[in-house]
Amino acid sequence: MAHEILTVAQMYSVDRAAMQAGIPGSLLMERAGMAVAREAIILCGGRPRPVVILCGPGNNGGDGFVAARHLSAAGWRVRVGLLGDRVALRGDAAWAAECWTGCVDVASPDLLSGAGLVIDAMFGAGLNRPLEGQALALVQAMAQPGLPVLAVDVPSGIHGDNGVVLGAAPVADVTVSFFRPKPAHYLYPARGHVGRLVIADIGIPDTVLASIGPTIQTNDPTLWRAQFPRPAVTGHKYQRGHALILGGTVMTGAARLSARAALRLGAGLVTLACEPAAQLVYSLSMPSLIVQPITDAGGFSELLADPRRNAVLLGPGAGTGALLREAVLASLRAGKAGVLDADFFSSFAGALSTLRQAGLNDRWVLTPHEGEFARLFGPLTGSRLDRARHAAAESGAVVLLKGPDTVIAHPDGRVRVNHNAPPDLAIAGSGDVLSGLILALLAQGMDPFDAASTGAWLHGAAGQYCGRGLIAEDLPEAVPAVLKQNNL
Ligand SMILES: NC(=O)C1=CN([C@@H]2O[C@H](COP(=O)(O)OP(=O)(O)OC[C@H]3O[C@@H](n4cnc5c(N)ncnc54)[C@H](OP(=O)(O)O)[C@@H]3O)[C@@H](O)[C@H]2O)[C@H](O)CC1
Ligand SMILES: [K+]
Repeated sequence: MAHEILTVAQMYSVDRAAMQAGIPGSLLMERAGMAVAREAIILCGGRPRPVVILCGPGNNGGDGFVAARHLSAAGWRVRVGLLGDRVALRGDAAWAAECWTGCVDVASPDLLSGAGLVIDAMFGAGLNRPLEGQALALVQAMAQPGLPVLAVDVPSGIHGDNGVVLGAAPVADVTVSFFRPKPAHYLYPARGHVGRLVIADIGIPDTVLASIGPTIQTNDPTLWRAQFPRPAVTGHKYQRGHALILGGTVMTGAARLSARAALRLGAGLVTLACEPAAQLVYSLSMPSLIVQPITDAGGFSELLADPRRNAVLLGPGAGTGALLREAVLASLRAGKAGVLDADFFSSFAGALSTLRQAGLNDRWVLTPHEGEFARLFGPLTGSRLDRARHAAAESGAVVLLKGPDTVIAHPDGRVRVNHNAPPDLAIAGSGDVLSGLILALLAQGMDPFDAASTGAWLHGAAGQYCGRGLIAEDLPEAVPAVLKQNNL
C-alpha cells in the first residue's frame, strides 16, 4: 500500500516523468476521466441520474470532458457547463473537449436545476487564486441540500498543498484524485470538503517516484510495524525500558494518565517523581507505578543518573515552576530520550536556543497543540505541515503538532500526517495519554519519529475503539484490545 503524499509541484513532475516515459498526457487524462465516471456510477448506486459536469479552463476541466463522454456512453443524461471559452482550451483539455460530441453550455448556476449529481471539474492542481465571480456563484449553487457532489482531484477552491480554502469550495461527497493524494486531502479545513477520497490508478508507474523523493506520508502501521517493540520470550522488565515522569503537585491527573498509558503500552517500569505532598495521590493510583518523592531538581537529577532510566516525560500537569525547568535542562544534558509536553511549552516560551544549547535533539519528541506550538516557536506562517516541518528543523527534535490532522515532522524533513483520530479525542487528558504512549515506545528503544507516529496512530485507534462518550481514562484501557485487533 502506498503512503506517499505529493505536493502539487511534485505531482506536475510526476506527470512530466510519466510523459517522458512514453505515456501521453491524453492517455493519463482518459484514465483520469474514466475513473471519475466510474466513481460517479458507484456514488449513484449504478442508477443513472441527470448529471451536470462543470468544467474549468485547464486539465481539471479536461478530466470532466472525458467523464462526460463515458457517462453519456453508459446511458446517463449529461450536461456540460464550461467556465470560459471553448476555443481557449489548450493541449489535452482541448483534445478531451473535441472528443465530447454533446452540447457545451456556459457554466451557470441555472444549469444545476434538476441535476441529480454534479461533477466539479473546475479547478484542480492549477488553482492559483481565490474563487470569485461565476466560479464562486457555482460553488454556492452546488450547496443545494440533497445534491451530491463529486470533485475531480480536489474540490475547486482548495489549494492542493496547504489545505486552505481559497474563497469557497464545495463540500464533496467523493473526491477522485490520481496516483497519490495531495496534502490538502488530509489537512483541515480542506479535509472537511473532500468527503470519501478515492485515489485512482491512471497507469503512472511507481518508479517515477525515485526521481521525486517524496518526504510526506500518511501515517499507517505498515510504516513502523516492523519496529514496534515486542517482548522477548526470555526478556525481563529492564529490557523493556524504564520510563521516568515528573508529576505535578496540584494537577496530578495528567501525569497519572500518562503513566497509565506508558504502563499499558509495555514500558518495563515507570517511575513517577513528585514532591512529597503529592506522593500519596500517585502511590494510591496504580500499584504498578514506582513513586519517588523528590524535594528539588537535584533529586530528579539523581534519578536521571541511573542509566536504566532511559526515557523521560516532562510537562503534563507539572506546573511552570523552577522544578520543571531544571528537570528539562537536566534531562537534555543527561542525553536521555523523551517527550516534552503541556506545561513545558509555557515554561520555555520563546526559549528554543536555551533548549538547543542544553542538548535538545532528535531523541526528543515535542507534542504541542496549536497554542503551545506558538508559545515555543512563535507565530510561524504556512500550513500545519510546513510549520511542523520548520519547527522540527529549527529545534532539531521530532515535532508532533496535535490536531484532528496531527502532523509528525522529523528535523531531516520527513513528515507524516495522521488521519485516524475521531473528534471524540478532543477531551481533557487525551494529550497526556498520547505523551505516555510515546514515552513507552521510547523507553522500549523505538526510533523517536516512529514512536511519535505509532503513538499518534494508537491514540486514534483507541479513540475509535472506545467511540462516543469516551473519557481519557478509557484510552489506556483500550490499548490491549487495539494491539490485539491490529496484530501488534
Ligand atoms: N497525474 C495527474 O494528476 C493528472 C492530472 N490531470 C488533471 O490536471 C489537473 C491540473 O491541470 P492544470 O491545467 O494544470 O490546472 P487546472 O485545470 O486545475 O487549472 C488551471 C486553469 O485554471 C485557471 N485558474 C486557476 N485558479 C483560478 C481561479 N481562482 N479562478 C479562475 N481561474 C483560475 C488558470 O488560469 P490562469 O489565469 O492562472 O492561467 C488555468 O487556466 C489536475 O488537477 C487533474 O485534474 C490530468 O488529467 C491527468 C493526469
Ligand atoms: K475540482
